[in-house]
Amino acid sequence: MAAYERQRILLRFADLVEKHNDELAALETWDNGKPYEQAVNVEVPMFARLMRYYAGWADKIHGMTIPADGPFHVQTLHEPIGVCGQIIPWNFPLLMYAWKVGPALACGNTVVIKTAEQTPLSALYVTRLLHEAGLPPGALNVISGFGPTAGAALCRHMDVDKLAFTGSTETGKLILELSAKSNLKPVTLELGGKSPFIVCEDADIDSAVEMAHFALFFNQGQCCCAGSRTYVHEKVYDEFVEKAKARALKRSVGDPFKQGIEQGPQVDSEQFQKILRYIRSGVDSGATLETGGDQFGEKGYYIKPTVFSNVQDDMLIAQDEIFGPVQSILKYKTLDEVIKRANKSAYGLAAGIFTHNLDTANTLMRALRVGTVWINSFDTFDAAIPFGGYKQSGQGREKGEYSLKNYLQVKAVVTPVKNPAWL
Ligand SMILES: NC(=O)c1ccc[n+]([C@@H]2O[C@H](COP(=O)([O-])OP(=O)(O)OC[C@H]3O[C@@H](n4cnc5c(N)ncnc54)[C@H](O)[C@@H]3O)[C@@H](O)[C@H]2O)c1
Repeated sequence: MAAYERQRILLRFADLVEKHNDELAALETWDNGKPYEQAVNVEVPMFARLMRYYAGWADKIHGMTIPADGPFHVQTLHEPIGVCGQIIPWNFPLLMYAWKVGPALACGNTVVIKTAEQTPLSALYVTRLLHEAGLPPGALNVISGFGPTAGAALCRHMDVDKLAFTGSTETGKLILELSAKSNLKPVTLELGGKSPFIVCEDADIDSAVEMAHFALFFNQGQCCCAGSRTYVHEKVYDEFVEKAKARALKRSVGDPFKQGIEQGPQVDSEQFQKILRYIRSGVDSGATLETGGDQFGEKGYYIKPTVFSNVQDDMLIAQDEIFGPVQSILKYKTLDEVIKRANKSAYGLAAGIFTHNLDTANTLMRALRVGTVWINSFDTFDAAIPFGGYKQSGQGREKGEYSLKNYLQVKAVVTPVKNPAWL
C-alpha cells in the first residue's frame, strides 16, 4: 500500500476514535478501574493524537543515497520488517496499543497484537474502528489470550518477524529467550522501573509535594515510570513528609465513574494482594507508616493512599516495583550521594528532578542512568518524545522518530556506475 494511503487510514482512524471518545473511555474504566475522567479527558484524546503523529510520518520514511568510494551508486531502502508481534499490558491498554500499532502501520508492517488478559475490551473496539477507517482485513489482528499460551506462541512463531513487549522485566527476559530459541526476531522491550524523584534543598516544596504525589499515585500507582523512590534533601525533609502525608490524605478514592475521583481500584486481586504484602514488608522492615496502609472501604480492590517515610535503600519497598499507591520517602544529604543511590538500581526508566538551580539540574540530568528525566515536571508524554529504559528497564525507544527504527529494515543497494561524472 502506498504511504499516502496508510497515512489517510491513520488520519481517518484518529477521527473515528475522537467520535467514539466516550465509549472507549468507558471500556477502559470498566476493564482497568482507572478514573473515567482520566480516560475520557487524557488517554483517549492522546490516542487520537498519537495516530495523527504517526500518520504524519507515513509518507516521510525514506532511505539515503551514500557517496561510497569508487564508481558505485549506493542507496538504502527503508523497508517494513514484516509481521510484528506485539504484547501489551493492562495499565494503559489503549495507549500501549497506540505506541505499538501506530509506528508499525505507519512503516508499512502488519501486526498481531495480544492484549493483557485483564483488559481485552478497548483494543477490540478500537480495532473495529481501524477497519472502518479502511485498514484491509488481515493487516492487524487482535488476540485476547493469556501470556504463557497465546503470548508465548507469538514469541516463538517462526513467521513473526519482530516483537515488541511492554510489561514486567521478568516476562521481558522470557520473551528474549523465546525469540533467541526460535528465529532470532528483533525485540523491543519496555519493562519495569523504580524511578527516583529527587527533591533538592532549593525546590519549591509545595509544587514538589504535588508533583511527587502525582508521579507516584497517578493511575493507582500502576505506571512503569512511577516516581517510586522520593529522595528529599535533609533540609526540607520534615516539611516535605508532613505535606506529602496531608496530600495523600486528601486524595479522593472511590467509584472511578464518579466525578472528582482521583483513584479507583487496583486492576485485580493479584495486584491488590501483592501491594498489601509490600505494605506489610515496609512496616516490618522499620519504615514509618505516615498514612494509609490497608484496604480502602470493605468492597473492591481499593487501597488507601499510603506514604512511608524513613525508608532505607535496602528495604524491599525501595527496591521492588510495587505498582500501587505506596509512596516511599528517603532522606539524602549531598548531590553525589543521591546520584549514587538513585543509580543503584537494576532499573533505569525515568527520574524526576526538583530544583531551580541550573547547575544542579545539569549535573543530575547527565549523571542519572535513565531513559527520561523530567525537570520540575513528571509524566509529560507527548507523541514526539521518545520513551524507554536503560539497564533492566528495557531495550529500544517508543514514540517519536526513534520508534520508527523498531519497525524498519535497512537494505543497502549497490549499483556500479559506468561513467561516473564525479571520477
Ligand atoms: N512496564 C509496564 O508498563 C508494566 C505493565 C504491567 C505490569 N508491569 C509489572 O509487571 C508486574 C506483573 O504484572 P503482569 O503479570 O500483568 O505483567 P506481565 O509482564 O506478566 O504481563 C504483561 C503482558 O505479557 C503477557 N505475558 C505474560 N507472560 C508471558 C509469556 N510467558 N510469554 C509472552 N507473553 C506473556 C501478558 O499476557 C500481558 O499481555 C506488575 O506488578 C508490574 O510490576 C509493568
